[in-house]
Amino acid sequence: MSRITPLQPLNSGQLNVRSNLTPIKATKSTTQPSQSQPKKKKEKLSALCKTPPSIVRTRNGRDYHRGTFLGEGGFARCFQMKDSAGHIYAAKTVAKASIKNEKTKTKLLSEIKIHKSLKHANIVNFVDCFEDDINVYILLEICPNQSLMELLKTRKRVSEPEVRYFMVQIVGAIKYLHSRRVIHRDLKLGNIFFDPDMNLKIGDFGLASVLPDNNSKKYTICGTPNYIAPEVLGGKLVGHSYEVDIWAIGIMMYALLIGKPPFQAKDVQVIYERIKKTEYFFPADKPISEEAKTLIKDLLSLNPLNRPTINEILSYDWFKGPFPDKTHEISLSDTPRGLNVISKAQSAINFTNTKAEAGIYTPKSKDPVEILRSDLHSEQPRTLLPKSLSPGDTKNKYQEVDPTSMGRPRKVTFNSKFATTIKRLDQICFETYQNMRRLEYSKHERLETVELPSCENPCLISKWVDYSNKYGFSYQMNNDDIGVLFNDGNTFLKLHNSDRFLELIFHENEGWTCIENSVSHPPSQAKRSLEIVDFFAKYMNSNLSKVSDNEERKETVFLRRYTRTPDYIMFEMTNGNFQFNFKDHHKVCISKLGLAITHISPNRVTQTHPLILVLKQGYFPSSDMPDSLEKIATIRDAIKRKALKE
Ligand SMILES: Nc1ncnc2c1ncn2[C@@H]1O[C@H](COP(=O)(O)OP(=O)(O)OP(=O)(O)O)[C@@H](O)[C@H]1O
Repeated sequence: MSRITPLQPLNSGQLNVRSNLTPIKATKSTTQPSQSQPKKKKEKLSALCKTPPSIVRTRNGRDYHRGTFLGEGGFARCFQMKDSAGHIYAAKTVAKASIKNEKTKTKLLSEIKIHKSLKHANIVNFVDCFEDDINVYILLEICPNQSLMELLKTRKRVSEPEVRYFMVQIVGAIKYLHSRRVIHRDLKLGNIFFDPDMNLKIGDFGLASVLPDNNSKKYTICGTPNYIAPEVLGGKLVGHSYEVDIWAIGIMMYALLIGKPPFQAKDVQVIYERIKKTEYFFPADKPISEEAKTLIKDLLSLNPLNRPTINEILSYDWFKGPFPDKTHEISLSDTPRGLNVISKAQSAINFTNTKAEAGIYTPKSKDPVEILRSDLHSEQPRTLLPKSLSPGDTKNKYQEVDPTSMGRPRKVTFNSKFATTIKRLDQICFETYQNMRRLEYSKHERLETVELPSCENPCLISKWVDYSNKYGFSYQMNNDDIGVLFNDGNTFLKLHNSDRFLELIFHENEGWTCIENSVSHPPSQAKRSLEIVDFFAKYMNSNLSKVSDNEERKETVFLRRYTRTPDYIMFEMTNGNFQFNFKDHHKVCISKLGLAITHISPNRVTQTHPLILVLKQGYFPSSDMPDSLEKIATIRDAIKRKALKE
């Protein structure tokens, strides 16, 4: 987290001592980082953070058991936290006493908002956020193997193959951030952590900022002395953008290969003078390859426009050198053996795999829409594509599918702008089940004594394609919005008759965060997913028949979860409705938390009635749904199972 701290001189000879690396942030009195230093050392705000109680209870009634102390920054202390299922997280703990003024509060909220909106293999995953009387807790994926800073302290220098691997993971994460117009602004070895599998994860979004558009600049002077880019030191008039993160990548690469940051000096003013003149050298007693030097020189270009863009970095020749398959745990203490003898062919494979894992899409590979098209038309038996929603042959359509085996999270809650309207999924299932049960018991009572809901036709899924063995589950609503529930749990929803699409990012415990963007100017990271959404849209329009007729969009609804059984497919929607498409081509939707029922006949006639009415009569008024009561019982039991399983 950012904080307002007078600049401190660096401890002699020590690399990355935390107190010396406190990020700077301009205040009214320190708009230039070159002002004189106060003599008295200011206490770190993290010192205000008291050890949390042994059990922290959240507003949602979740209990977390506090574990050991993990580390301390300038603003926060970090503790282990265990949930009731035994999962261990890191809780970044910020004392409320340290966020008394509005500016600090706004900054903490901004850190939370930005971090929460991110999900990438090389970014520390944001899990939850809650508070008690004394602290605010940001629950994060735990990174038990410390950071690159500790690794370098132990190792003194790191080999080129290892650094190559680190760089690909870091570049993958920064590419993702920049595509979302996020600048990190505090990239340093101490903010890049190792997860349990030794993958790098970027953390600490305390100084991060979102640019309103790609041409705008930021003017606040902030960063950590050794890593700060020259244009930031140029003062408030110059402004800075994504290139400050590229500069920091250059500093980290140099530091890992040589052993200390390039502009390191005892006096912070000397560091700034050196940065402004890019005054650094490659020591002869610490030789590194010419290819590494070329990349570092370019990354540390004085003019930000001369630095490679995030997309250009991995094309440098240096990446053609020996490339390991992963970071092994031994790296934390020693140089692994055999790195320099990895063959050229194996290195190329490892490089490609690592890029793919870091989410880097290589333009040389086949166009994603092409891949999808050829997949869709292949003869693979796993391709579960119904020709229509009412196909003659339902052999493949109604296969048993266990959503957990597809990597989709089972527990889903909702947050962000939907928080007020959307309840936890298990809660909705429970209330709907209870209402259906209650109505069954009261079906012999006089109709006047029973509460009757209003009966407008609900929003329905009118077409769907299950391609979860590869990408996800795609569907079209009867308001013509198109959604894809990707296998990672995130959803893209393209709104009909609009230039907007919603990216709904899933976080365990926390639910979804909604990011709205324009289809004509999507962030580059979203382009591939949008192409897939478009392809599905085209496929559904040309191949599938509709379940129901079009409706105007009255509300934004999307699919939270689906379940396929041999007899039906069940859709659980964000407005709390349940849609069941039965094998006999009749569809039923339960809405109003179980009070209303809709029948969609195979020829698309749609009728909604109070459930009590159907239960009383034993059949659907003026429609020919076979086995109405059996279908209702099947639905009730399916919803009950969901309520109990959650
Ligand atoms: N996900 C994590 N897993 C394990 N330990 C962590 C994690 N995140 C942070 N830590 C530990 O907590 C310390 C403080 O966290 P962090 O750097 O995010 O706080 P900060 O006060 O914002 O720091 P800074 O002064 O660097 O801005 C880290 O140095 C590290 O030791």
